[in-house]
Amino acid sequence: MRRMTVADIRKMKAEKKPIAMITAYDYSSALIAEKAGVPMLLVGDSLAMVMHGHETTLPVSVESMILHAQMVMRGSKQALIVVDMPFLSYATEQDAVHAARRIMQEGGGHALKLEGGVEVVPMIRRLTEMGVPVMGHLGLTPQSQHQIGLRVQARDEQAARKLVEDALTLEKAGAFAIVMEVVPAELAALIARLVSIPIIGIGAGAGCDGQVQVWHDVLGIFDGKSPRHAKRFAEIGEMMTKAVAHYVSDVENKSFPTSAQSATMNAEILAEIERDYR
Ligand SMILES: Nc1nc(=O)c2c([nH]1)NC[C@@H]1CN(c3ccc(C(=O)N[C@@H](CCC(=O)O)C(=O)O)cc3)CN21
Ligand SMILES: CC(C)C(=O)C(=O)O
Ligand SMILES: [Mg+2]
Repeated sequence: MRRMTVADIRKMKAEKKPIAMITAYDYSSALIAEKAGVPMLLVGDSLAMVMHGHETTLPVSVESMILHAQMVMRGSKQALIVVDMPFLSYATEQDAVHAARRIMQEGGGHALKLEGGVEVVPMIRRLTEMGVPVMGHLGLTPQSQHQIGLRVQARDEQAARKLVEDALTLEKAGAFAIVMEVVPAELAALIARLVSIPIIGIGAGAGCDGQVQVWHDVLGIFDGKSPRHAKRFAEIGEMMTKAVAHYVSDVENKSFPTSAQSATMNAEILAEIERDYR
């Protein structure tokens, strides 16, 4: 099967086919996502948190996004790979072009995602004009978390109207799709009806054209509680802990390794060597 394109993703909305997107940060998870048939992967800046152990997404560098994009690209043949632009890497048009050049040329992603509404229109327009497919990201934009918090966005009339306007403006600026994060389901559904580009929701209800989730949330790999918008489709973290603990106890009680994991040699040669050291 050939590689998915932005046109294929847009066609899925036209044909009312729900779009399943998930984050991927490395080679082996990209391989799994491919086997599972994911059409669109996100190398999300959430990797700052779930892969690098930071408290927020803000510390991630262009360099890190390139490195993880490279890993995902090596494991992927079919999916469209979208890469998040780091916090402040698209503050001006010039910054955006510079960061985009590095992420696309060195990292090899197919499209970029950046957070914000009307404020980021000049950057979206410029990148789109230069041939870069751009995905928007509205609602709970974690790169602004120190201003807006990590809570439901666009609940009051003024904020809801701004969200609708932002979505229409991003579509006009050339965005090929928009991530809609943690906003009321009814509002996300309305926006999905008002724009012709796919609205990919996370905590934004079933009326979106697709969904995106963080890899670790879907697989149940982390400490403590998952965000409200996440559903654990498995408890892989628990399985991993059990497997590693089993390994530790088998080493400690000498039940691993066995002959199955070991090589052998001619006993006479070994005896001769041992004799030389006596
Ligand atoms: N593991 C993980 N999953 C994510 O979805 C995710 C990340 N990390 N890191 C980057 C951003 C940050 N996101 C987040 C993080 C936390 C909440 C959160 O704490 N939400 C509240 C509910 C919000 C509300 O209903 O007001 C919660 O209790 O889960 C939301 C989005 C989404 N992204
Ligand atoms: C949660 C998704 C949409 C994201 O931006 C990320 O993983 O960084
Ligand atoms: Mg992100």
